[in-house]
Parts: sequence; structure tokens; C-alpha cells
Amino acid sequence: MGSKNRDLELARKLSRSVNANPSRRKTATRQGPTLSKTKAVIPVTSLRETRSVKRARLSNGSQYSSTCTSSHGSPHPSPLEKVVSSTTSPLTPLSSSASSHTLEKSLIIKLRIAGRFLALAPWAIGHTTQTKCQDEDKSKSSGQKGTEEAVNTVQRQLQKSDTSELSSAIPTLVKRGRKRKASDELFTLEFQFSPKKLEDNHKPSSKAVPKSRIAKQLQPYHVNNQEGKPESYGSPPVWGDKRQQLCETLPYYRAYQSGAYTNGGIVYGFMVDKEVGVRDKFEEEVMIASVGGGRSRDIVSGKMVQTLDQDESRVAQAFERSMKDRQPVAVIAGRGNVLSPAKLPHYYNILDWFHVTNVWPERRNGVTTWCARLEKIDLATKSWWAPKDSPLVPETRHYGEMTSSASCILCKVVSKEIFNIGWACLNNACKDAYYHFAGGPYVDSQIDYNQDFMQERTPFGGIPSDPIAPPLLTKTDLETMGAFGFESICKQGIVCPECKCCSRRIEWQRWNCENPQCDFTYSIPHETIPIEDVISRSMTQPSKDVIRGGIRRGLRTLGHYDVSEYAIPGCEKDIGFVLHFQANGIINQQPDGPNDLFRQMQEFDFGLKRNPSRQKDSTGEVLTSHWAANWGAPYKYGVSVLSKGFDEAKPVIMKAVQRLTWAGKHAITDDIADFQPFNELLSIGYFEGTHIGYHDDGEKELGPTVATLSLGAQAVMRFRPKVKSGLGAKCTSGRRAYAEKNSKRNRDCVLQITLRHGDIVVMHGEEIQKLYEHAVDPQGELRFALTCRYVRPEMMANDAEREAARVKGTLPPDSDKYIYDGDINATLPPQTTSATNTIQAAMNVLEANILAGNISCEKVTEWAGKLLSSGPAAEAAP
Ligand SMILES: O=C(O)CCC(=O)C(=O)O
Ligand SMILES: [Fe+2]
Repeated sequence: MGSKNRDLELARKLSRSVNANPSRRKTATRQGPTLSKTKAVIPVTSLRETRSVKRARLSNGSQYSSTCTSSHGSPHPSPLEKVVSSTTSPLTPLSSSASSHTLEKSLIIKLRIAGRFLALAPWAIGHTTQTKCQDEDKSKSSGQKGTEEAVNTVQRQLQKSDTSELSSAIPTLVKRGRKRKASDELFTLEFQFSPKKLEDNHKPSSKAVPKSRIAKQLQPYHVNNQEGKPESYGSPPVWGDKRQQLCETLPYYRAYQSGAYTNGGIVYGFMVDKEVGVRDKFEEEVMIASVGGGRSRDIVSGKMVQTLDQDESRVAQAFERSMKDRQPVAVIAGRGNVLSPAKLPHYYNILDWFHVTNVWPERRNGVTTWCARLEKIDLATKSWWAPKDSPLVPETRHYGEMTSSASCILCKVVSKEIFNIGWACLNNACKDAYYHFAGGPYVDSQIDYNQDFMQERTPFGGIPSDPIAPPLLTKTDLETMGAFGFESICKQGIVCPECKCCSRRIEWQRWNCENPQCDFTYSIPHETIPIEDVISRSMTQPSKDVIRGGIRRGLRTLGHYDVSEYAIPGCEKDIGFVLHFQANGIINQQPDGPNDLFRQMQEFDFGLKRNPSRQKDSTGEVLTSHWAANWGAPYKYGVSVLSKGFDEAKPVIMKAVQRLTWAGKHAITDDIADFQPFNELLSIGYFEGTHIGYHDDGEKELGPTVATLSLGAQAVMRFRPKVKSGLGAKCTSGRRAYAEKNSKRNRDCVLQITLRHGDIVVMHGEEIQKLYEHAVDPQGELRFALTCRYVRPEMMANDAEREAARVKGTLPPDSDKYIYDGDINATLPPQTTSATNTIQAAMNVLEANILAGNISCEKVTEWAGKLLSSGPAAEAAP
């Protein structure tokens, strides 16, 4: 069949189901409940529509259409039909003939498109299916871009529709697929059209579109909707301009993505920002808001939209739990919120403690949306966010329950009459839920809340809330906890006592208020942690090495180190290696060895700082988890770090450079001529609970060798192939089986090693950085990683940068005194009496426990075996 005939056939089939079905609600007769306090309601026969979705596979064999039938049997067109039937040309706007239909439900529309996506939309189905790709090269690369184009086209065409339901419908791409069939590329796009409830078996996964892909298309988050509002009565007790400031500072708000912060199924904090629902309220003492769940990021607008019914919304359950448990909930308002009664002075403003008084489901835009009503706990103090000139005590406040209730005759559940147009059952499980009002038909957008419901005030019977501004951490707090100052609690932000700005700990040594207008600064001096304390605490974490994905391990000895060598495969051949130099007691104990270096790293202020890793200077700015400072030739390692010349560096830095230079040189024995002495060192500090996520060290200006010295807590280092590494199905080597599993979702690490105090890791080979990425997770209170690289001056942007790299990266002549030889001839220094005494005391405890029968001799033998076979003990043994 030619494509034209196929179109006609398609149009004929579809026209059969295009007959309008007048809105059922107009003809529905309903008898509403008689209202009184908790009176039974007599429901009328519910006009329940029966919906059936009939899938007809169309003659061209590639699309689905669906029809829905009301209880009286007339076919009811689905949005898909309306869309498909109204099109003869891909660029024709949607026909107005569809305007008399309400959009009864969302559907998943599957498009299967051969060749390019360009200018394709649902109404183009039939024109292009199964046609051979016109431009094969473009189609191959069209993937993501073509998909976006298709989504945009769908959205644009919907907007042109003069049918309000259709023009406001939101196409959400829920799935995309790509198949190669003979010489054709087949793309499958599944759209869900909101707003309407989906047939159960059509529910798309809530993981609709992977966030990582969406992120690139997001609109700027920072919007100010406060223009023209009156000034506020007071100012917030706590505020911040960046989400991370709040999340790192406020124990009751750790939600980077969602509006509600829940922990253990309870809500502790709730943010209202620019996403505002139809009936949401933001008053002086009462908030009503949709509480989330069932939403996904709309690929076109970048906004969060309600796409799924929230039947099982976990967030709603958490609000219910908070209500039952009388848990205070801190409410935060973003400047994007249009409903605030007065101007919000900062981007994020903490309002006050509230308590949840009601949680219920309602229909908003045809989708079940869980809502919560929150009331301010402290009614004695005027809310700071009230307009400056408003009365001191709100006139619209009544203590005690005022709203009428009635019980539903069907489900017997009592519901409050929360809406202005009458009573409706609010039990989500009841067949009669969702606005079966006495008054008959209703217009969703005209429903509002009952004034009684808004004005009632409920006594809060819970435990008094913590201070909304957490107090500063003090030296005494740390002493009480036995903390040294590197524990995760010390990484938390502070609320500036002067201006109330939430301020992250950006500097290693101190907190500086992040409000540019405030110069408050605060520090608690660190205690020096003895190395054996750090080691013993971090050793309690089990860690297991992993070697797979075609990686092979060899062993050798270099200097006094046992070295594991991991050959790293590319698609066809090895592309480099990772060498793990394992330190031991002899190495660590030497003068200027790792123990000394660890202590010296704690003694000075190296200017370590956290730097923005994403969205610098915006509300979405995210600082790295770790602190860093750069020495020698400047370079940008993903995040940009200022660099001080080696001539300004403390001796500990130069000692590390010399040690790593020895390791780098000896690592690439076959290639020694290629070794470029390092001219840069990046020092990274990790507090407890901080890490460095997956990244590569493959900036274009860097040489092929990267060497890192680990000091302090042990850490797990992981490598995994990158998504676009080519270590996928294309691989032809024997590693294919692994590679095929290396899908985006299932990207396991291929190499996992445990880095202990004093260990050195050398990565060699540019391709390793291109095809793999690595991450490091320290497992204790304090760790430093000192990493050397060679920055190629010739790759710098201009003469000034080249000169800076040369000058700053030159080792000062006096650093020769730290030249390292791998401790090749080193021996264990004499044992100190204090160490011997400590061990003797531990032995006495062990012996006592054996005698008391608390520990078996087998266990002790097992421990002794482990000790003797591990490096330090083996070396220490005479
Ligand atoms: O902490 C570590 O051991 C690794 C640091 C790292 O990967 C880097 O500096 O690029
Ligand atoms: Fe790295």
C-alpha cells in the first residue's frame, strides 16, 4: 500500500471513533449529602463510567489507537484519536472539531518512527512509519536531539489547538526506544498526555525520563515572583540563597530535589516554591499545598508536573504520620512562590514551625493529588511574612473545629466539608471519592476551600519544636562527643548568628557567613588526630577488592612496597595500567614518611576549600563534598581551583611531590623515557562522610601519568567504564560478555581497591581517563589525598598562562633534599616505649578475656594469622 492510501485507510478507521461524546458530567444527576455534624450521607447511584481501552493495531502495523466507552456505550474519542484524526499534514494545527470533547484521560501514545524524527508528531503517524531513513547518517546521530525535537513539536502543536483541554495538555515523554531493523532505524516514543487518570495497565514508570538527560534542558530555577507585593512585617529567622546551604545547615531540611523532607516516613520540613497548585494557600497562619509524589519533570518546560495519580504517595503517608505523631514541620518559602502574602526577602525563607492538621486526596486537573493543610504552631506571635500593615492578630482565626463533617454512606468514613460548593467524600479508597457534589456538575477550577476550614485553628498537642535556627556547634559540644573536629557533624553549615544566613563550611578551617553583606566568621580549632586512632577506626569498615571486566592483576615489588599492577583493557587492547603501591609499617614510620606527613597536613592551614561543582552562583549551586587546594602549575580539574606556586608550598607538599615522582618514575619502567616529572599537586582533604564522586583526570592539558598518595583513613577507590566508552556491545574481544552488561543502568565498577595510609596509586595511560572514571570513598574521620600530575604548558591558552605554569610548576632547588628512594634500605626504627606499653596493655586485656572465656583461642589464632600475613606486621616481625 502506498503511503497516501495508508493515510486514508488510517483516517477512515479513526473517524469511526471521533464522534463526540458530550460531557457526561452535564447529564449526571446527583443527590448530595445532607450536611450536619457527622451525619450519614445517602449517595445516589453513582454514574460510574466504564472505561475500556481497545487497542487496535493499525494497518500500517506500527501504532496503537485507543477508544474509551462510557456506560451508555457511545464511543468516546481519546486524545490520541483526536490528535491523529485531525491531521492530514504534520504541520496542521489540531482541528477545532475536537473542542467539544473533554480530555478524559491520559494515554500513552506510541510513535514508531523510521528514520529521522524531524517534524514528526502524533498526527504524522502514517506518513512516515516504516519508511526508509532518508538520511541515514543524520538518523544515527539524531537520538537525543531528534527526540527533543519531536517532543517540542508535539508540545507546539498542542498549544496551537483551540481546544483548551488539548492546548493545556502536557505531553510527557515517558519512554524512548531505538531499534535497528534491517537498514531502518526505528524509534519509539511513548508520550503520556496529562492531565487525566491513566488506565491502570497503562501507567508509565514513574522513572519517566532519566534525570541526567533532563538536567541539560532545565530552565533556570531562580525566579523571583515577589515584585509588587507589600513589604513583610518582619524578617525570616533563617534564610539561604542556595538549596545546598539549607540542606547542609538545617537538620529538618535535607531535601535537594523534593519539596518535602522526610526521614523514616515522617515529614520534618516542607518547601513551597514556584510550583503552585490550583487551590494552594499561603496565608499568615495556614498553608495548603499539594504534597508531591506522582510528579515528573516535563521534558519541554523543565517543570515538575503531575503525571501520575498519587494513589500510593509515600509523601502523603509521611504527612499523615507527622499529623498523627504531632511532629512539628518547618515550612520554607521560595521566592518563586506567587502566593506569599508579602515580599519574601531572600531566595529561601524559613517561615516557622507548623503542624499538619489535615491530609486528603483531591482531583486537580483530573489527577489525584494529595494535599495537606498546615497550621502555624505559635499563634501568639505575628507571622513575619504577613504584610507590614496587616492587623496584629488575624481577624480570620477561630479556635476549635468549625468545619462540618459527614460520613459517607458507602464507605462510612467521616470527611470534613472542606470545599465551598458542598460536601464530598475524601476517602481515596471510597468509590464515591472525588467531588460527587450535591450541586451536580462543577468546574474544577472554581472549587475553593470552605472559609470555616481555612479559619479554624487546632491546638498543637506535640512536643515543643527545636529552635528553628540551630545553635552554633561549640568546642564543648565536640569535647562531649569526643570529637576531633573532622567528624561529619563538623561539615554541617551554620546559621549566622548575626544575619541568619545559612552558611556552608566552605573553608577547611572555618565557617564564613555566605551573606556578602556580613563578615561573620567562626572556627573551632581542630585537634590533631594520632594516625593510629584514624587507622583503627577506619579499619572497622569491611572492604572487599573487586577485579573484573577483563582487568588483570600482577604483583611486583618496588622499593619497600608490594605493588599490585592492574592492566586495564580498552576495546581491543590494553590501554594502560593502575599501580597500587601498598605501604607498610616500615615505610610509614620513616622520618618524613606518611605518619609525619599526615601529622604535618593537620598542622597548617593549607587554604583547602570546597569549590562549585555545578551551577556556580545560582540557587542550584553545589559545592564539592571535599576540600581542595592546588600547588604548582595551575590547571582546572573540572572545578577550578586557584594555584599557588611550588615556591610558596610548605615542605610537606614538596615531600609528597618527591615521593610521588619516585613512584611515577618507577611505575612506568618500560616507558621511562616518557615520564614527565610532575609540575602540579592537588591536595584534597576529606572529613568523615565526604568523598569524591566519579570523574576522570583527563583534562586536555594533562600528561598521561597521575599519582596519588593516601594519608589517614582508609578509602575505597572504584573504577568503572564510562557510558560512552565503547566498552559496550561494539567490543569484539573476549570481554564482550561483560561489556554487554555495561548498560547505562548496570554500570558496575570493574576495579575496587582499598587504599590504606601511606599507599600510592599511579594511573598511567591517557586512554584510561577517556574510557574509565574513578571515585574515592574515604571510610573514617580524616583523610588527605595528594595527587601529582604533569600539566603541559604548551596546552595553555596563552603566553601568560604558559609562563605561569612554568614558573609555578618549577620545583624549588631546596626540594632536592626530599628526594625519595622508595625506602629501599629502610628498617623499622626502634620501638618507642609508649607504643610498647600501649600494645602490652592491649595484650593484657586480650589475655584476661581468654582466661575469662570471653574469646576462644581459635579466634585469637585467626587474628594472629591475619596480622602476620598483613604488610605492617609481616614487616615488623624480626
Ligand atoms: O582521593 C583520592 O584518592 C583521589 C583523588 C582524585 O581522584 C583526584 O584528585 O583526581
Ligand atoms: Fe581523580
